[in-house]
Amino acid sequence: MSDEALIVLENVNKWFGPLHVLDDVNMSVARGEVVVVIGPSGSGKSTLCRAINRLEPISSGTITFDGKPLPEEGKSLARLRSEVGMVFQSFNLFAHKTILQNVMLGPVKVRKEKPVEVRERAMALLDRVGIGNQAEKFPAQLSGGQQQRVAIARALAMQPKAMLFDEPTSALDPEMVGEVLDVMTSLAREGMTMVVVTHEMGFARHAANRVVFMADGQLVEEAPPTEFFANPKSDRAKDFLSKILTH
Ligand SMILES: Nc1ncnc2c1ncn2[C@@H]1O[C@H](COP(=O)(O)OP(=O)(O)OP(=O)(O)O)[C@@H](O)[C@H]1O
Repeated sequence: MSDEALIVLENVNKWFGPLHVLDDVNMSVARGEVVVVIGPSGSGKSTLCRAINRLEPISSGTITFDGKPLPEEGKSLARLRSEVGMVFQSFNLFAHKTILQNVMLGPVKVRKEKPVEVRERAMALLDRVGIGNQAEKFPAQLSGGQQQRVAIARALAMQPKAMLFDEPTSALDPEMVGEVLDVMTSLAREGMTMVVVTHEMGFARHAANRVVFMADGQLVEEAPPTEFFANPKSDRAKDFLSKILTH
């Protein structure tokens, strides 16, 4: 992990009508850092993630990525989206395309890369997430855990500088959670910059450099995982942890 910041949020606010969903959020993610965002339901974690690649416009404040303010539209927005991969709770694969076509689509259509070159990279990524032998199948023929691993390969095919994960295992059957977390852990170990919204505290403990705790749209506290889990400072974090860890 370097000291250089890749993602910086300054005084970010987001309102949905009267609802103050991001309340003056300041946060910086270093190149190669893995930040896990946790907090109660409705605390603004997804909105934070979506704001970082402009899926959600913010009401005020600034977000910079790799030294540049986030673009509003046009070519630079497309470039930002290809530099920041996003993996959602629902995998959103194209049902009528094969697994390999799903992974190749972004580089070929968005970045106009040559299919022969992309194919090799896509196959290597599918091998890496353990799906190489399923490349010619269609999404419905794969389990949820396999589809989510394809979604990760699809994001990686764009060779992103950072990856955002918004509850990537919440929609999975429990026995498939581990296989997705394993892929994410290996990415983290290789130095990918990651912002991960998750309720998987094991992943936070083992893979995060820093845990950020949000409540009511505010970034309440942040610390390295060993420190945060051993000694949460705020009552809200203590309360949240006591509930989640006893389940
Ligand atoms: N498009 C929207 N329009 C109106 N309100 C919204 C919209 N998206 C989110 N919200 C509200 O904003 C608040 C924060 O939502 P967000 O999804 O960011 O929280 P979260 O911490 O990710 O919650 P969860 O853990 O349940 O996914 C919630 O009260 C939610 O209902």
